[in-house]
Amino acid sequence: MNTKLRYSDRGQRPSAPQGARRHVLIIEDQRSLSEMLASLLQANWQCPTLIAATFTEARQLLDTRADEIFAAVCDVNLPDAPYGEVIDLVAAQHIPAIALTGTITNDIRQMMMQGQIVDYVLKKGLPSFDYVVQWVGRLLRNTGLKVLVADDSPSSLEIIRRMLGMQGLNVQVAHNGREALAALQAQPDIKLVLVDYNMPLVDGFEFVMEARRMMGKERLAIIGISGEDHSDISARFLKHGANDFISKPYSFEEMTCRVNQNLEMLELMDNLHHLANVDELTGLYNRRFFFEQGYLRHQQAHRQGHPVVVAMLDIDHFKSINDQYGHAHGDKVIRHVASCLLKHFPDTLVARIGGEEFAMLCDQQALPAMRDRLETFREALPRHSSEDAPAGVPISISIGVHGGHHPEMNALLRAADKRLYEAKANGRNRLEG
Ligand SMILES: Nc1nc2c(ncn2[C@@H]2O[C@H](COP(=O)(O)OP(=O)(O)OP(=O)(O)O)[C@@H](O)[C@H]2O)c(=O)[nH]1
Repeated sequence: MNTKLRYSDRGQRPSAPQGARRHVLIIEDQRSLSEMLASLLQANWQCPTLIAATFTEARQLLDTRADEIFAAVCDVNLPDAPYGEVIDLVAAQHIPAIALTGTITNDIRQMMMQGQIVDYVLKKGLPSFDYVVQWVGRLLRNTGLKVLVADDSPSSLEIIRRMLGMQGLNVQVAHNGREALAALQAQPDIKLVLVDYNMPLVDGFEFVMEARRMMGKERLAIIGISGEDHSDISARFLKHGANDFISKPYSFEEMTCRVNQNLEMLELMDNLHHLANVDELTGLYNRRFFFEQGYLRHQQAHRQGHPVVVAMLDIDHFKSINDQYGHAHGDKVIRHVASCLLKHFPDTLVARIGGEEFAMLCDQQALPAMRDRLETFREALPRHSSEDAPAGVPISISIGVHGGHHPEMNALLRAADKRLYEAKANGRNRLEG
């Protein structure tokens, strides 16, 4: 498991994509509505907008600035184009569009069926604008997100691929369950799989069972699909480990809702995991995660006969740093040390376990090698740089380290803690162990 965490952006809101395609095009003849939507998009996602009040204005913008636009919100009834002509205009540029409409007609549904729009919204006050804002957030988060579609029917595969591709997702395809498993193995960053039941070589159920052995529900969402007329197929998909089920024939609306809902559930779980295990100040793992993950890693190393090294590190005279330079500067010092630790010990479980105290567990190296690395790190700390490096604040750390084949991680930690105490007592800015 990769225990390295950078300053994570999880839990934060998505914001406008960097690069050229970052604008949302709003095509709406009521100026007050387009301005309100523009300010909501700016406030929620820092999204810049381009506004057109007519079909003609929209065409001019698309002629000149289409490559700056990543999504569009379009009123289907414009004064100079009352029959949804603007939707064709936007679709021709392959820009995902959300249609704003006064009434839901078959024409609107047809546009969705044909993949010209990703969704439609009834123009009815603030809740509908909130829905649009959430959709734009979804499109932002979809950028580059990998989804796998497994179906032996080329036409079904193509329909779903086109639909999800339109929503900004990075769609991978597989023509049977075996190919799907191979894709999942080769690309563990796939977040969602849509899998048909009836496939050659490995069917949908077998795929789900095998995929679940590789990845839990916190990492991968699976939606089963079937056109079979058996009432128990959905239950069996769910019992095998799928998160959801869609029966054929399905509407694009239902498919879109389920895909979005499953992606949102994954994001929620990811945020919860982050909140529970990551220290907010530094982005390092927290005490809870260190003991939980450290225990598992220690157990595994012990079973395999590998030594485990643990180290306790503490910033010296940290109270004086706070007193002299202020609490905010103290925070910067903690972040700086954390960031240097991450950079220099990418193979090690590193956590902030208290105010200015860090713990490390390494199952890759024996004590002498780890001791040398820690000692080099300690000596070079004044010269290490990071974006939080506080200019002019002298920083030193004391380190206690211990390692070996002890059957209990806590015994190693107690010994390292004792060494840390000795390092402090022996003058600080030193390593004992
Ligand atoms: N800025 C900042 N200070 C913190 C944080 N958490 C704890 N502290 C402070 O860290 C200080 C730790 O002080 P002590 O435990 O006396 O340790 P020390 O001054 O580093 O002394 P030695 O460890 O003996 O070298 C306390 O003043 C805490 O208030 C934090 O998140 N940010």
